[in-house]
This record gives sequence, C-alpha cells and structure tokens, in this order.
Amino acid sequence: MKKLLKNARVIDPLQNLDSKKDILIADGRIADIGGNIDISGAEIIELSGMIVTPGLIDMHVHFREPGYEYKEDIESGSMSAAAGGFTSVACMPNTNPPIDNAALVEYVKSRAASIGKIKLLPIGCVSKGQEGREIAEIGDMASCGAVAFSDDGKPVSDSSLMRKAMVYASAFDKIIIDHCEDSALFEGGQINEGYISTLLGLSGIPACAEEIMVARNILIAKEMGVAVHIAHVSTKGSVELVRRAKSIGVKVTCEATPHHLILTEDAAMGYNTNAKVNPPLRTKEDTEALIEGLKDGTIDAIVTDHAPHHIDEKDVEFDKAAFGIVGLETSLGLILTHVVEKAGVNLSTAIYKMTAGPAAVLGIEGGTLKIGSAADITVIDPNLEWTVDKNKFFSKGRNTPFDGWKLKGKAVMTLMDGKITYTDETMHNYS
Ligand SMILES: NC(=O)N[C@@H](CC(=O)O)C(=O)O
Ligand SMILES: [Zn+2]
Ligand SMILES: [Zn+2]
Repeated sequence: MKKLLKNARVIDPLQNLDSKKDILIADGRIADIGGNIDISGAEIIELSGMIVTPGLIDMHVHFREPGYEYKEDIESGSMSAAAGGFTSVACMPNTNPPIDNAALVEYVKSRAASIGKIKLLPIGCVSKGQEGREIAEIGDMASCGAVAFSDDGKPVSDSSLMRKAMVYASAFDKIIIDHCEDSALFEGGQINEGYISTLLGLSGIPACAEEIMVARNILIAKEMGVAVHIAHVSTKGSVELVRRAKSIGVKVTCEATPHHLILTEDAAMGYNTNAKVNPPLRTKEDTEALIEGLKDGTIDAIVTDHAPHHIDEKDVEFDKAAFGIVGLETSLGLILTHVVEKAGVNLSTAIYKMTAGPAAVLGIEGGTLKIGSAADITVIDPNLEWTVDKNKFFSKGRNTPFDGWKLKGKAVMTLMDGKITYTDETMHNYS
C-alpha cells in the first residue's frame, strides 16, 4: 500500500530542503517528493503543521542484550527508540558476553529484525571480552554487519592496541569509537572535579582525564592517516582539540549528548544519582563550548548514550550507583526546546546532527529523504507541549534527570521502511 504524507514542512539538511512538500512512499521507499502530489489509491496522512525529517539516527545506545535484560532488552529498547522518533540505532557492545565475535553480531541483528521496530546497527568490541589486551575479530564482525568498533563503557587504554585497531578497522572502512578516559586520573571518580565535588565530598573526575585520551587518539589518527571517533565529548578542551585537529585535516569526528549539552554538575546536588553519568556533567563553560561545537561543525552527531539501569542500581549511595542516563525518549524534545529554541542552534543543523551527521560518520546509508532512499521518516509536532514522565517510558530504564521537565516538540509518528513503528496518542487517527 502506498502512503502519501501531505502538507508537512519537510526538512532534509542533506538536500538543503526546508519547505512544504508531499512525500509519496511506495514499497518501503521514497517514491516521490514534491509540491503537490496527487495520486489515487494511496493512504493519505495529513500532516499540516508538522515537520517531517529523515528518520532519526542515534549512533550510541546501550540495549543491554544479551546479559542484562533486566535493565533493557532489544524489544524494550526498540520501542523506546521508535517512540523517540528514531529509525536506526547503533548499539554498544558492553553486554554480557560482550559483542566481540561475528555470531553475537548476528544474534543482536536477528533479534532486532524479528521485532521489526528499528534498524539495529551493531558495534563490535575493539578487544576480546573488552579486556583491553587482545584485538577482537574486527574483520569477521565487519563482514557480518558491525558498523564500528568500541570498548565503550571503558577506554582503550593501551595506545599500541588502539593504534593497531584503528589501522585494522580502516582496512574495512570502519571506525573505532573511543570512550576517552585516562584510567589513573579517573580512579574512583564520581562527578566532575570542581566546586560541587568538593561541596558534596565526592571524588572528582578532572577534565584532563578525558582530554588526554582525546589528544592521544588524534595523534594516532594523524600519524597513521586513519579515522577515529570520540564518544560523548563533555569538556571545552575536548571540543578545542577536535576543532584544531579537523582544521589540519585529521580524520577525527565526535559526538555530544543532550545531557552534556544542557546540564551542568549542579544536577548532582542533593546526591541525585540520576545525574551520575560517565563522562560526568561538567560546567556552564563546557556546555557553552559544546553548543559552539555544534554550531561550527566540530561536533558531528548528537547521540543519547542511552544507558538504562535498574532502579536498584541507582537507588543507592552515590558512590555505589551505576553511571548512566536513559535518553531515547527525551532526546528530540530536549534538543528542540533547549538546544534549538534556547541556545540558538539552527533547526536544520540540529536535525542534521541527528540524521545525516551520524550516517556520514559511520559511512552508512540513510539520513536523507532523497527519492529512492528507504522511507525512514520522523514526523515531529513542533508545537506539542509535554512533560517528561519517566513512568511512561517504553524503556525499562527510569534513570533520567529530566523527569518532570516541560518540553516543546515531540516525535508523533515514526516510519521505518514505510511502515509505522510508532504513533503518538495525539495522532490516534493513524496506526
Ligand atoms: N555513559 C554511562 O554513564 N554509562 C554507559 C557506559 C558508557 O557510555 O561509557 C553504560 O553502559 O551504562
Ligand atoms: Zn562511554
Ligand atoms: Zn555509552
């Protein structure tokens, strides 16, 4: 059955498009896009007042399957993603066992395919068992569909292993994504090292714990002429390092999360474990530098680093609580309200960082509504005012510091390959 999306404001940064258009979907693909498409026999979805964008892509999530299904599984994660407007997510391999071989890559892919709500792009481990000693079977995993490699949750501390992995992955046109953290400087840290950590008597994580590893990765990428991607940048210094490296042609890319763009270390006041995340929330100077990095192109992608945990892992003393924030169902609303409206990032730029930006970093298809592309589409109601209610999440995780926040703008319909994977209650006419 053909579908005709009528009268939406269509934003497709890759085509430099921002105007009222109709979109015709046939056989799961974009069949036509134009001023006023008239065709008989298509299901018409009237979208006046709505924004239509390419399906959102999140290149950094944790779905916890296999091994930690009590935190999240591929089904609950997929539903959460679709509800947040996402059509593709790249899943980190810090599961149990870690995704360090082709069979496990196949497993998560087939689980997601059987659920059919999301395109799951598996990220394989850099090192066997994420132990940081021996390089994992990167080639095998790449040929089975791993889109990138990372030991996320942990850094790749051994610089020689990192250098080998970056060069090896480049032979398959794949990148290494590094969680940048100097283990000795991080040691026992709980929140950003600064005023609040002193006030709360919590062990601090200095900015240089991140920046040293960002610099190291840039130096390796430069020397070997290969690419590297920096996960969740949180400091002004990291943004500056990446900006300078890009300006001299180093193949470095990076990403930032809504929580690092919007919140500061103050969120941990009152020992709020829902604001405990790694890397930690930093200072106003850092959030401003991250916003600047989005505006000037230093930051390539907005990611959630969706990191669900069980209530029992958060409802404990601060230093015993797990690091992580769930993000799939709040990301778009937070970005529209606080990064576009408040901080003045251009809407099309923000959409780019959530679609074509990450697609370019990973070298995958998607992130555009060009004719012939898969009909992965997000419908946004830019005027819908709503309140974050963690108890309504599709995710099993409730660990958000944004509960109760009032936001404006929300994904109200998500389509993957032309099939509706999510409809908001405000769009009950469609299913
Ligand atoms: N970000 C986090 O605080 N936690 C992540 C790990 C990670 O992204 O490093 C997790 O897996 O829980
Ligand atoms: Zn990480
Ligand atoms: Zn992560």
